[in-house]
Amino acid sequence: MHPREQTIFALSSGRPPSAIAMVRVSGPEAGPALTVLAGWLPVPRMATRTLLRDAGQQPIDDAVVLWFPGPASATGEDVAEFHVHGGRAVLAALFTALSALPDMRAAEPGEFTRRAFENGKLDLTEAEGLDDLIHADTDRQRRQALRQLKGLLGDRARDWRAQIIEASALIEAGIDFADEGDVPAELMAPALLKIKGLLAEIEEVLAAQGRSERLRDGLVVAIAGPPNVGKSTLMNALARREVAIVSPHAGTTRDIIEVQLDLDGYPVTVIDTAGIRETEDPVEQEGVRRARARAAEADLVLWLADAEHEKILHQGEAPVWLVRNKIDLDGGRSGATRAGGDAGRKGASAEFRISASHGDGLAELIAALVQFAQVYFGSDTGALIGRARQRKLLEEAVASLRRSTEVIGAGEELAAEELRSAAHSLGRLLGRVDIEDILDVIFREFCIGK
Ligand SMILES: Nc1nc2c(c(=O)[nH]1)N(C=O)[C@@H](CNc1ccc(C(=O)N[C@@H](CCC(=O)O)C(=O)O)cc1)CN2
Ligand SMILES: Nc1nc2c(ncn2[C@@H]2O[C@H](COP(=O)(O)OP(=O)(O)OP(=O)(O)O)[C@@H](O)[C@H]2O)c(=O)[nH]1
Ligand SMILES: [Mg+2]
Repeated sequence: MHPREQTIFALSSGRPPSAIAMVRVSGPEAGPALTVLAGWLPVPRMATRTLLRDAGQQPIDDAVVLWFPGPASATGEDVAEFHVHGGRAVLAALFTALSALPDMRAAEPGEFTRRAFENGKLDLTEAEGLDDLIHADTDRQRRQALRQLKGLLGDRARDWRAQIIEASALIEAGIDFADEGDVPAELMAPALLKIKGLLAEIEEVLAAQGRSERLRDGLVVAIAGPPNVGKSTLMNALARREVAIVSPHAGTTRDIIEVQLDLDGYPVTVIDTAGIRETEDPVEQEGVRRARARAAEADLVLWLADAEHEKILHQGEAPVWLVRNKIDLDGGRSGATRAGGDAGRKGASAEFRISASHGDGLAELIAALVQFAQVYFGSDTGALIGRARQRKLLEEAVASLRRSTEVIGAGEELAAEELRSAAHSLGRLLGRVDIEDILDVIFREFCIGK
């Protein structure tokens, strides 16, 4: 039997042991499996308590089961769910019993979702949203993923695609009407109007969202600067725990230390690096090399300095904020204020004064980081684009549509060809054309049991 027709099962809940675990079964053998293990087929979509038994009638567990006959199920196939106690031996016994049944095998990662997609329950943007929702760590990630799962981008793309096909029909009609030679311009006017309207709509979606697809990875903020200025102390203060070793010795941090922060719902990875200086110690040299490399790749660099070290020794694309630490030590000049004025002069786009160990100025720094994230990711109220793949295909569609408006005067066939190409891009966005290669890439990254 072809693997696609086999019935699949997997643990759909978290890593055992857990209080309760959920094993999902999808495919034609789901009903027979439930009948064998539970003794009977429960009422559809009603949680039912039952004692599960294996083929030798030995009890497996006291469970709750659910029966979703297809096509009204999450995958569109017959689905059975076993909600059991989440012990490893319980799960092992259940898997053994399931594996013993004919045409039954363990699911590949993302295979339930893939089946839901293949049965028309989800389009590709919705499937991507589902995967993003499972991996969402922060509230803004969750909200963005849920918008995708609810089909907000998919619905727009379907509408755009339909309009492109209408515009093509108008052009084709013009071509037929004019039978030979050029199509009169007035016949092309309605098509052109439609295409221009579409272009404006898609461009608005592309422009309005900042880099919303980057919300999946989060913002990378590197703390860099000379040794002993308090980089690790700042890292610990931001993380609110002792992730990095702090000591009065210059050259304490050698490896790169990372923490994931949730700053007002924005995912932010903060990295603490080795203090940058000339050194003879080969281990520290390697630390400095790594520190420079990571700072160069960051989205934002906090260049930490104290009264002695102010010069910024950093090169990269990302903005650099000068953060003066240990203001508790510099007597008269103390006070945690943000002085943007003279920052540009030193190669920094903003300047802060903090005491990482006492906490002064940290609230201002964090507020500025949140604001930076807000600008970086764009307003999240309507962000429709969740992945780079989606942005790229929308950009391709825009480029084709724009070319179609340019060539429409020169030749209707050329315009029609560009419209086909735009529709093709949107079809790929939705997973309607040349899907096999995309599907393999996308679903491979899913969790098992999803
Ligand atoms: N126990 C359990 N909880 C779960 C899921 C699940 O599969 N099982 N889900 C798994 O993703 C999510 C909920 N999503 C679901 C999506 C569709 C259907 C479903 O049965 N759809 C049918 C019927 C529609 C209806 O009556 O609302 C359909 O689409 O035809 C069920 C759950 C999260 N929680
Ligand atoms: N007074 C004062 N001391 C601080 C402050 N921040 C850090 N320190 C002290 O400065 C010393 C160095 O701090 P670290 O956080 O280890 O400095 P670092 O920049 O990570 O140093 P390296 O890892 O060696 O590059 C420690 O003794 C800290 O307690 C501050 O705001 N005020
Ligand atoms: Mg350090």
